[in-house]
Amino acid sequence: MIYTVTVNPALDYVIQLEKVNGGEVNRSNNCSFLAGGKGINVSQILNQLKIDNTAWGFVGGFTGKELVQQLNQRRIVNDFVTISDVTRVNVKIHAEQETEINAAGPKITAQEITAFKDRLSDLKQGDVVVLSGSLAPGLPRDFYKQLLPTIKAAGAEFVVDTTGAALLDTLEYKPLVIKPNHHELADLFNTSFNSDEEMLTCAHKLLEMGAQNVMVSMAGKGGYLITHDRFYHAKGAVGTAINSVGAGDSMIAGFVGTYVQTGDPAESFRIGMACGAATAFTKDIAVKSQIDAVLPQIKVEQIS
Ligand SMILES: Nc1ncnc2c1ncn2[C@@H]1O[C@H](COP(=O)(O)OP(=O)(O)OP(=O)(O)O)[C@@H](O)[C@H]1O
Ligand SMILES: O=P(O)(O)OC[C@@]1(O)O[C@H](CO)[C@@H](O)[C@@H]1O
Repeated sequence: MIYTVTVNPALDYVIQLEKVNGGEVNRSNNCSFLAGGKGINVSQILNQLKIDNTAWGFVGGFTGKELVQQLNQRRIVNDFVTISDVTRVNVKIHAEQETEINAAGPKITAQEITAFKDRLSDLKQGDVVVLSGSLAPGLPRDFYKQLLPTIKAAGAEFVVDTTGAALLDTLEYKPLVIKPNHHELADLFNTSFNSDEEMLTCAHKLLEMGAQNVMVSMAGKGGYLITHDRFYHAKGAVGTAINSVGAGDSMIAGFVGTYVQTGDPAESFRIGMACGAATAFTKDIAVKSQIDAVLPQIKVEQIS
């Protein structure tokens, strides 16, 4: 079983309009509330790929109710801890550019944290826990790291999709895969890249620090997969980017979902790339037919 963890989910309020004029009243007749948060997006793709998964995390208030209702409508199995504060709304403006305003999120109490940690007793050998996204206020900075001894003791694997020190802190526990985009990778090493070689040197360092596999995503420019003995590249699919929100989450879902079925990192990377592109080419998180449509375009090349 794959468990996705979204400790700070959101209703994504997606607003489409041609242009935003700063300092003026702008109007849109194309707005929607979509269940969001990185782990929830991973669950949405896993469901499309028909891979069993359960969404864990914290939800509360009227927004939390709407979020759970949307997940239930989409038949996404979920078992959230209900909190007394209110799940956040993140604003995603799609105009000439994509602009995102992500709220800090609700306050989580010590009692709610304990209730969440109790969920981990369900874990069994072979399960995978996908830990994704920002930490809600009240959670300790090393919250993900705190969960890892229990996850590993159960014989489960984990994937972590976060940035900076919170990501680096988890590497000693050997995540199955991590997926920084090329900007996040540069930030991790406080540098900037003048070539793909420089980027790959940093990706290798993450393997040495403990990651089992590293994917580096570069939006429309494709991505790399670096494993301990192989190195792969795939060009980006060609299409019209409509909404990149959730493309990275979709890539992780495609990788993890395929990996649990095949154990093949290159094939998992191929499906991950297709899921990412399919989501970038649609307004919401991609559905199966959209993933299938993109898949023939993704060619994974083994470099070494
Ligand atoms: N414009 C695009 N055209 C084709 N594929 C894309 C595009 N944008 C994203 N993708 C696909 O999705 C993957 C992940 O995208 P990206 O590198 O933007 O990740 P990210 O920065 O984590 O995304 P986000 O935070 O927006 O979810 C890419 O490797 C690629 O396969
Ligand atoms: O604030 P975080 O947790 O870093 O990111 C949250 C978020 O931007 O991530 C998803 C896209 O990846 C969205 O559905 C959601 O609004």
